[in-house]
Amino acid sequence: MAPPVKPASADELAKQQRSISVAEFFEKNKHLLGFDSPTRGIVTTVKEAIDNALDACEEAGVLPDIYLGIFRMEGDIFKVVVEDNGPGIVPDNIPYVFGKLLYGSRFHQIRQSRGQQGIGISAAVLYAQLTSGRPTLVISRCGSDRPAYRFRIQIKTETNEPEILEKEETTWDRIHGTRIEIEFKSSLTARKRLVEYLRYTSVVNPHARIRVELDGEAILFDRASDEPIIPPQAILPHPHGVELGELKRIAAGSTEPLELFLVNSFSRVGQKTATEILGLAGLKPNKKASTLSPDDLAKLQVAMQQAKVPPPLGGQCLSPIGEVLIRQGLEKEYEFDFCSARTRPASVYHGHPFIVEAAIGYGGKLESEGTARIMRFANRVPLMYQQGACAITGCISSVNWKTYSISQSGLPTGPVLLLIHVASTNVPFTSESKDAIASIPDIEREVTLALQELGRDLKTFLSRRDKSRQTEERARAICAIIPEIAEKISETIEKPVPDISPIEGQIMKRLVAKKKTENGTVTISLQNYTAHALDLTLYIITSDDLKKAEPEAVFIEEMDPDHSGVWQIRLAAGENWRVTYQGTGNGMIDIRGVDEKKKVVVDLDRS
Ligand SMILES: Nc1ncnc2c1ncn2[C@@H]1O[C@H](COP(=O)(O)OP(=O)(O)OP(=O)(O)O)[C@@H](O)[C@H]1O
Repeated sequence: MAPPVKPASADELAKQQRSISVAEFFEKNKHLLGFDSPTRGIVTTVKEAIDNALDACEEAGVLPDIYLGIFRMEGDIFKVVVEDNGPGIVPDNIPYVFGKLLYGSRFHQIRQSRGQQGIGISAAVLYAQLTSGRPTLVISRCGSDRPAYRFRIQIKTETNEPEILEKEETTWDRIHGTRIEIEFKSSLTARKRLVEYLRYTSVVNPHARIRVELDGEAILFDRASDEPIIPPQAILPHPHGVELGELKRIAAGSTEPLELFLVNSFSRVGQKTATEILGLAGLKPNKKASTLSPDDLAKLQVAMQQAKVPPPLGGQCLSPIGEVLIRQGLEKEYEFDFCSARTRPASVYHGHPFIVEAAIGYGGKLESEGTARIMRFANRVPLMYQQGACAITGCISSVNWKTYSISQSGLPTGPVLLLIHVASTNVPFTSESKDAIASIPDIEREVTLALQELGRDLKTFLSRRDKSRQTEERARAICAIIPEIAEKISETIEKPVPDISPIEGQIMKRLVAKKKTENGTVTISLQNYTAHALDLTLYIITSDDLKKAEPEAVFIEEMDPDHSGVWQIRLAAGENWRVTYQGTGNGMIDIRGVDEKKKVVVDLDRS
């Protein structure tokens, strides 16, 4: 029998107490930051570095030109290289940015940005040294008049402080920007997801160009727009979003009397609102904010929540993508029969402004079987994991897609793509790994409304398409029997079978092109029976002399013994056009500018 375990005394326990550095904590709990496996580690590292590159370019107002290289080194060690053309990082800050967790420029600012916590890239550095034992290389330059610096850095986990293994001035052909090289143990099992992450990033950042070298394969995600993003501006906290601890900290740092303190420290608070808040709290306007007792602070915080304060202005601190660019971004990477996008008006949850954007793609090259492709984004960053735990997925499942003519099994099924983007000054993630959005009713309502609007758009498209398919089928059936009728009638009245192409063109709503030669005059006529204006190019290749054609060709090329003539024609719906020339009518004609299915070409000289 094992000897009984002696319980520890309070003194013995006291000896074991010690503080834990945040780096030690995350070294043990790396799954919280998205480094739960080597497969996922590579996706998270790339994501953190690219998000930072995009954020930095956005802050500097430059069009992002990003290079990503992923190289297999020896064994299962991989090297990730990310280089950007952002503003660079000043040399004094480089060790902290990469060698200290919870260090960053965005945590204290209220505005939309990809990074928030100041933990992402240093967590990747920590993961690298943990799995490969290798430090991270950083090169950065802040302008043409400044030298570039090269660092090798790792993190002292016991203290969460940077350890600089190498620092030197260096030459670099970029005028400004940052390059990092991180080596860690991984695999390329997640290759598909990695490419998907990059594709999704490119869709919601249509102003970015990302050049990729992925283990020997070159991929380019080019930009669809040359407009840099207007960087969102930081705003003051909104009274409805302030918690007691935060209020205590802000008040302690103020030298102003309460009324001025409220007006100057919070967004959307004017003198009238400040008076209302102070009235509700029962506090005097000239009392100094820094002298408030804990009781006064608690009353003030409650009054701030109760007072009617206009919602924060989302336009200034948020940067939605916009309907046109979402569609451009999607259509650059996917092919659809139909695509529609919506940007909802700015809204607020717990005092934090947010905007929901959504898009739907249907048909085209989307897979016709299985559940819809769902693309979730927060502040222009793709959310690649934990789809089932995300409030966005819950909203998609709760919409009744059948009312919009889409089959559904929880999620919609069929050739459907859904994109949802939540942009906020404070995206409520379910964890530090920023994979899923928490269930916040105000956000869920906006997502659902956006999806319903898109569902209605799709339904309109589908019913129009079905109607035009029906009309076309009917027209096709009629056209199929016209030649027979024409033949029968001509037999009865003993006349030659007439040219039925104009009737066919009229019924099928097509462009009818006819070529006919009579007494040495060739006539080519075009009749637009479609419902739209057409911009057409007519090519004639023949040995007949085209130089004297009426009207004149815009271009004639001699290709002995043939000539080719080109005519540019704009034909309004219902309009017709003709060209004539002398000759035998040999050769061929070709018409561009109209879908093959929408034209009937009849060469009467050959019939
Ligand atoms: N490529 C870069 N160019 C310029 N500055 C950068 C770059 N990468 C990081 N930084 C700076 O380093 C800081 C820390 O980056 P880090 O990735 O650790 O956190 P974050 O992006 O602020 O937040 P999160 O942890 O949510 O990703 C950033 O806030 C930014 O100021």
